[in-house]
Amino acid sequence: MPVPVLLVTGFLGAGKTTVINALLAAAQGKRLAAVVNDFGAINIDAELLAGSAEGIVALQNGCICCTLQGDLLRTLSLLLRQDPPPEGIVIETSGVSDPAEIVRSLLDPVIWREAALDAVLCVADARALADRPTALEEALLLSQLRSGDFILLNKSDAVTADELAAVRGRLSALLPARTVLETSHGAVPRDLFFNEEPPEVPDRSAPPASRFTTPGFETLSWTADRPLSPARFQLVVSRLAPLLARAKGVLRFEGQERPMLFQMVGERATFGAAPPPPPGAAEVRLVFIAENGRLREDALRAMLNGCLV
Ligand SMILES: Nc1nc2c(ncn2[C@@H]2O[C@H](COP(=O)(O)OP(=O)(O)OP(=O)(O)O)[C@@H](O)[C@H]2O)c(=O)[nH]1
Repeated sequence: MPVPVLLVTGFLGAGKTTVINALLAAAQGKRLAAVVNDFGAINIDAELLAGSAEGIVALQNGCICCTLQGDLLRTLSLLLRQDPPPEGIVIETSGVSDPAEIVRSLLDPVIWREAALDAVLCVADARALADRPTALEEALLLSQLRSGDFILLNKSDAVTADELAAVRGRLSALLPARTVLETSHGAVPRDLFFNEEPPEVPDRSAPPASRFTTPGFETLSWTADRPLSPARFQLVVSRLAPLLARAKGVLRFEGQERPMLFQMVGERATFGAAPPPPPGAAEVRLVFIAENGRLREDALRAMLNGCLV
């Protein structure tokens, strides 16, 4: 299985390092490695993170968005060859970099086989956006926000409830399909990141096991014992994507022997080889995670049932 990669982007001072520290602190024994990138001779971000992860690698030669992608790729390769290898890798981009190019590099199939981009998290500074709403018109910030599968509206402690609602409203109007998570001091919902276990839906009669406990989010599970039409499933997934935070599971398409592991984050859906199903498990087992109230269970089930052949 490839090692999941979380790319953390966001404007200067938004709280990226704070987020990564919070993730590392909540790793619960999982071996997470962090790759940080700083402008300037002193790697302040690496120092701030030192001691909290198994492997912290600082890229010292400037901004990874452009000329240094080779450096980033070499660093990933080094991390993956550690013994034991990390179970997750967090990459912090520089606040002045456009992550779109890095995302493109990470989607290269050769890299994907070993280090698969799991999600892009864009950290936004609620205080700064409340003070300067026009920042949302700036190309770099917009590109960072657009690259994010999730937008983490950080520093919510530093704004009033009205200011927070206004910033959230502007973000939702600009990027309606994005999941916006409000937080302070970089606390991220752990369930949404580095939780790459296939969903537990042990058998059809039992209620779906929900280990997902993030407040404000709900899960819906669906199982079936028939293969799916790839074309119809693709259509359903593209309609569901704007409503979902994540979807994952195991499925089998018509005409294929082997089950596939399906993951969707933001608008990016990926397929990989699935482990053999546990005894008694349904052939198709999918779990959908969305903000409360976004999904209509009966409509979702009807759409998915319509994909069965
Ligand atoms: N009040 C408040 N301050 C925060 C919060 N999160 C981070 N900070 C502070 O904001 C400052 C910047 O945080 P960093 O985590 O270094 O931000 P960054 O995005 O990594 O910054 P650069 O690497 O310079 O781009 C630090 O002083 C943090 O302590 C928060 O939720 N609330």
